[in-house]
Amino acid sequence: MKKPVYMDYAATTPVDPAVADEMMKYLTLDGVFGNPASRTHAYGWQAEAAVEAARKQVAGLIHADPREIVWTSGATESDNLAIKGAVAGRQGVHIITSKIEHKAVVDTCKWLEHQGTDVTWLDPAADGTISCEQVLDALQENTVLVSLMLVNNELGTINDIAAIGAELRQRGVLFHVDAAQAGGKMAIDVGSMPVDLLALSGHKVYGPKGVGALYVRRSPDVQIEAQIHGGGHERGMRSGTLPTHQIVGMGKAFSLAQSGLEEEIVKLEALRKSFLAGLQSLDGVSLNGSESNRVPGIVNLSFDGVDAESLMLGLRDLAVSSGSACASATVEPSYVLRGIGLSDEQAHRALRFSFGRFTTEEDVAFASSQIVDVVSRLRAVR
Ligand SMILES: Cc1ncc(COP(=O)(O)O)c(C=O)c1O
Ligand code: FES
Repeated sequence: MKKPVYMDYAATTPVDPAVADEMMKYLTLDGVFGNPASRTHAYGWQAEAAVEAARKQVAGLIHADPREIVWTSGATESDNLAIKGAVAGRQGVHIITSKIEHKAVVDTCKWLEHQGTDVTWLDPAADGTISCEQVLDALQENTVLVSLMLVNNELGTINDIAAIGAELRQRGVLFHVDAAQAGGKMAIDVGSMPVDLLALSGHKVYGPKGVGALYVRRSPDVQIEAQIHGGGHERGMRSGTLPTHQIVGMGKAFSLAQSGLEEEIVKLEALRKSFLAGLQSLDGVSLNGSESNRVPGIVNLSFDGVDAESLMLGLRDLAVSSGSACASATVEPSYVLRGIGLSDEQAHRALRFSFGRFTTEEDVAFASSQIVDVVSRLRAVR
């Protein structure tokens, strides 16, 4: 069976072959398999050195100090650690987030809400962005944390995190940013972006699944409570034996992302243009999210008169999704699209196309011609 063309890079990316090669060296007896926490022999020291080299690589992509990187199992855990860790043990506090965050943030904040934390859920603008003014208007005396995403996973829209962060810094309110969809897709510099906590994922950046990181700022020093207790790894912030091969993979992936960033952005922008140009013969297509504040690899489109389920069935030769991978099992319309003001009907007509490092011009040309065919056919039989 011929595999469909992969157009779901926002759900996950294939591991870069150079990353897979590197990871293989950290598994078997003839490689570096030791426990990085073993202090008494060379097996441990070598593994620790590999983990620290990877920490530098991940820090490098966001211009952080390696000591500010805490390894986790993925952005979901990083979000949980950041948000619960900032609120833990504090009664009567208030936090702010938005209605179109990833479930890792939404459900963590809902859980805190059930525990008695006061939560403000901001409504984004129609283009999917949250404004500085909105955040400032929502601040209260007891606000301890704001959590917003840098790039939205369904829309590709970028928030002005630097501006919001600058205001929050002045007011001494902690700022957590989910950057899972931003890593490797845009420049991120925690030097000019005043955030306190920032979540990253390995598998969105051509690294392996099941590994991520949380950036925790050292200056000014940010204190969060551990959410997983045990051997005191990661300076007590996240216990558990470090998965050396996963970490090495994420490190390699992030260093590739850093060295190839500009080139990759240019390439993806060109692919996006070709893709949209290929759809020009169709009318009744609208772009969801921001026109200008966006990463190039995620394109969310609504097709008038065509529901996404039927369209996806027709697009058997393309691997796409109607939003986030986690939500694909449910037939509920996307809460993100509802959150930016689309009706249920409009939200049911949307598909997300996301491309990346291994997508070719042929792939996007094929994709757009398939879409034109299937949409025209579905509209003709209405
Ligand atoms: C914005 C965003 N946050 C968090 C996550 C979760 O990341 P992970 O799969 O590493 O737990 C994802 C990916 O699904 C995402 O897109
Ligand atoms: S894959 Fe991104 S929402 Fe789950």
